[in-house]
Amino acid sequence: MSELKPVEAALAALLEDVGCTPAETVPCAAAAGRVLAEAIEARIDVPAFDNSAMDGYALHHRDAGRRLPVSQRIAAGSPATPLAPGTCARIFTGGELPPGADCVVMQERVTLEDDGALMPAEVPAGDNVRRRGRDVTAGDILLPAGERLEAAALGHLAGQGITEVPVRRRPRVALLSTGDEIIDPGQPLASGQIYNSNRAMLRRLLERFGAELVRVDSVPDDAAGTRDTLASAALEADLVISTGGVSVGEEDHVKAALESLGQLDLWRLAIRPGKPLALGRLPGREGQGVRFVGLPGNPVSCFVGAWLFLRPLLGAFQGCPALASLPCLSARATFATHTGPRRHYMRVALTFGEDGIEARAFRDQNSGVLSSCISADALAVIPAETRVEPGDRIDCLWLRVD
Ligand SMILES: Nc1nc2c(c(=O)[nH]1)N[C@H]1C(S)=C(S)[C@@H](COP(=O)(O)OP(=O)(O)OC[C@H]3O[C@@H](n4cnc5c(N)ncnc54)[C@H](O)[C@@H]3O)O[C@H]1N2
Ligand code: MOO
Repeated sequence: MSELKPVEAALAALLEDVGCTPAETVPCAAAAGRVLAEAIEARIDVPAFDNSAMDGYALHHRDAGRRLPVSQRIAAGSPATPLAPGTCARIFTGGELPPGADCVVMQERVTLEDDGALMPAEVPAGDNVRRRGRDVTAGDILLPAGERLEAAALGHLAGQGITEVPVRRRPRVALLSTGDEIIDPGQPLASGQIYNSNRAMLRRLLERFGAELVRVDSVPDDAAGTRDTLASAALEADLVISTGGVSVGEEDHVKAALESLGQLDLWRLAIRPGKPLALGRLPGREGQGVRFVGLPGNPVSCFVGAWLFLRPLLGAFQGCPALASLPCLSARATFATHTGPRRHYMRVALTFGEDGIEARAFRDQNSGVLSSCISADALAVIPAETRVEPGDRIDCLWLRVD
């Protein structure tokens, strides 16, 4: 029996010389979730001009405490003219500060009289003024390469008037299911058969990690069929993923197919669930080594394997550091457990209370029990050969991320 490898060795083998996918230009309106291929430089200052943060009156601070005639009205979007000395301007939030004014008083602090507006006794220069370039200065790096475009970043691009961006092409993924017992939902179920839950689950996770599924297929449980399907999938994908068929049974053909077509980099990890995971390479269209990840068939092994391995791998394809690792929170266990030779990734729900974070483990941690993943906030990492008692601190990998 081959030695079980640590997770760190698997990640190193998986990420070794992974290149980024080519860059492509897409409209910003279609760029949500995409990863920038280049840094974006700011073209304009934001704000582009000094403007008012309040509805009120613009003045020069030396005129504080005086009654000032209102010499102009500046709504947001209309240009300001220079402020006549000794006057004030009616101004609205976002309105351009007129040259000659250096502060704004909110209207609640101003008394309007027949012959002008009475200003408070003291108004500091700069009060309620949003300075040009306060948010962004032209020429600065607006967003770095590798940024995954989420709401604020998309808003920031729009704030520059930018309409299209260079992003990494989505990594192309072939998702293969092994197992003659696996049936697509919608088909009648015969005795001994089960529905394909891994495909639906992984499809969603892969999309969240930025992949484009170019092929979704089933692999027959025989050596030749497995070989043919893996070989053809590698011609159209950057990454081939299979589920099931990587253990030691006579019907487990994936590892042998991988060895005969390409290379097996690593097999069998010291983790629970997910022990028989297989990593390797298949010949691609130009003979290149197309990454292969063979996940075990048990649904929880697929779920955990996707978070631990597919997410960082897809992050590397997209040059996206945010996908490289999961945030790790320290929590107090509410349960007792102990591990053997494999590190255990337990599905836990976290509660954030006044006394800190508590991790509650789902009762049934078997790798076939997918319901344990539904409300799992995190994977608690219990090292090998470790005993945990209630109240002990444990590391939890946070899953409520993009
Ligand atoms: N003698 C040994 N037997 C097993 C070992 C071992 O070390 N020695 N390891 C066990 C562990 S741990 C795991 S994990 C499984 C993984 O085996 P495979 O990757 O070969 O997976 P399969 O046998 O094909 O399937 C396992 C299980 O999952 C169900 N399955 C498969 N695909 C799907 C799918 N798409 N949707 C839902 N469920 C799926 C399948 O029906 C099996 O019940 O091996 C142990 N055995
Ligand atoms: O490694 Mo398996 O996923 O424990 O059942």
